[in-house]
Amino acid sequence: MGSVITKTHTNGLEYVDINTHHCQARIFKQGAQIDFFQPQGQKPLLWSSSNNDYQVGTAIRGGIPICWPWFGLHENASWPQHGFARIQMWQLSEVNINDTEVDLLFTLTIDKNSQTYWPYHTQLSARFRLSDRLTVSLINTNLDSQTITLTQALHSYFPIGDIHQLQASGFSQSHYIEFDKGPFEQTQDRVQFTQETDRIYHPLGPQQLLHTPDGIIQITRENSQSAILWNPWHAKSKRLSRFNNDDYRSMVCLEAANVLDDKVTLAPNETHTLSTTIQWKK
Ligand SMILES: O=P(O)(O)OC[C@H]1O[C@H](O)[C@H](O)[C@@H](O)[C@@H]1O
Repeated sequence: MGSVITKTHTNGLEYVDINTHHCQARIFKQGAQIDFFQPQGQKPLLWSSSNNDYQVGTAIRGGIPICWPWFGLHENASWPQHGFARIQMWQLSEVNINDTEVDLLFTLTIDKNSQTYWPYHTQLSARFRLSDRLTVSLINTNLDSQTITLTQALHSYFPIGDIHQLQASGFSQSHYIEFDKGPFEQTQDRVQFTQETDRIYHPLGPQQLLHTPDGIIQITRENSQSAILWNPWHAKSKRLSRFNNDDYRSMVCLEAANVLDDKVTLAPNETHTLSTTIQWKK
């Protein structure tokens, strides 16, 4: 059936190495961050920078960072961008493996320091279902006695060959905000890239496609009406951590999100599950 083995990176970070007849994958316990996923006989479906140092306490540039419990900059500018979950250690709490898939559950215990940012009693888990496709689900349950509100994203990085050739489709009838301006109407179904792109689409339909030289990557979202489409282009690339100057050429982010009016509000005992599924389109 395959193997699921916990290993330690030379720089000290623990990760789970998954090897089955359907796929190979690697998930770091820090951030519950998957940074490699390759269905057998097909190309990898996630992009990751060769500039990563995999140091404890720094976010990995690539794969699917989990942005929680806020996406982007916090109104308190000294708080970490995209929340704290991506730099916290998660626990691997369930492993199920059968002939058709591997199913892993990670949970986050919010430590004392992070309680400064998030003093609410919340259960947060990330479920990974891996076969010839990957489904990642971020499951929030409000165990507090008061209503909680959060924003979040599965900040997925995709390998797209050449950003100048890339076409992304599935954007018709949407609107977007970019660099705090808008909303602008998305008039065409396809998006092409000629400059820095950093758009929050809302509302956005549940499926988009990335047309790459290696095939079409299909991305679907559940319980998400919003998504971020991002490429930093060359000037911003030079300012990003763990990112080579020309990395922008070979990646794009399309991030399953709950942001803007699509933020998550949970009454006591309510649960919300944000999911994204990625695969090579057949
Ligand atoms: O460098 P990071 O904190 O990982 O953020 C990387 C990027 O994330 C999102 O896509 C934002 O929309 C971008 O504005 C930001 O630059």
